[in-house]
Amino acid sequence: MTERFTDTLIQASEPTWTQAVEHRFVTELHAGTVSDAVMAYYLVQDHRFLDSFLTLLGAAIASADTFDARLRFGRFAGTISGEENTYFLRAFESLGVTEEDRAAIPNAEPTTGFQSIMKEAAATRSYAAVLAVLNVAEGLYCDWATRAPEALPPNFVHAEWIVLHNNPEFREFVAFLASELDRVGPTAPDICHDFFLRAVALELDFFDAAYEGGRG
Ligand SMILES: Cc1ncc(C[n+]2csc(CCO)c2C)c(N)n1
Repeated sequence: MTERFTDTLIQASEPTWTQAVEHRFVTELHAGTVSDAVMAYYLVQDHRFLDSFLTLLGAAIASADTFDARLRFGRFAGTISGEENTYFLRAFESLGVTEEDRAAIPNAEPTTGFQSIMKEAAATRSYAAVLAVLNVAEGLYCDWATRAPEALPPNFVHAEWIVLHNNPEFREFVAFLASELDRVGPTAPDICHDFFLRAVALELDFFDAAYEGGRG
């Protein structure tokens, strides 16, 4: 059997992919031992990630080559604009992060890097390029969340962050993204490799940054 295109990209991104899904942040999240300072800093940065991620989903809606794909991206955009945003707001409240705190924290370098690569992918107007970045952002999170032990940590801030990335609907969406990239990626393999590998490196840097910025 020939190998799926998305799997060849994951393999090309090693060892960075595995370093990201086995990162200290992931093992501590699974154990429920991420410090409040690290979790707060990570979520402040990630809330900004969500903003540019929606731009990329808009590009997916615009560049998709089938009506079915456009409908799925549209539904997904609706879901994450609702429930995922409320998770962040409840988590900030629980961690004592105020709007003033959030405004005073500058972007970590990987946050700015993600904002740039998502804008760059959207600007290509290439469905394949957009899919390459989406497959990293979704697939890598699905991968680490699927490795979580069955018993969830007691703190909802940790537990819900795992469940958001490890539930049947999300896994189904990740499978859809991979099948789309398998279908259209081989028509533009170089651009896919380029965006995919840069996005995987940013994911690893993003986890590292939580410990650099969230000290104390
Ligand atoms: C740095 C970083 N990379 C990927 C994700 C995962 N992610 C971002 S938006 C989205 C869709 C809604 O869940 C998902 C899965 C993240 N949160 N932060």
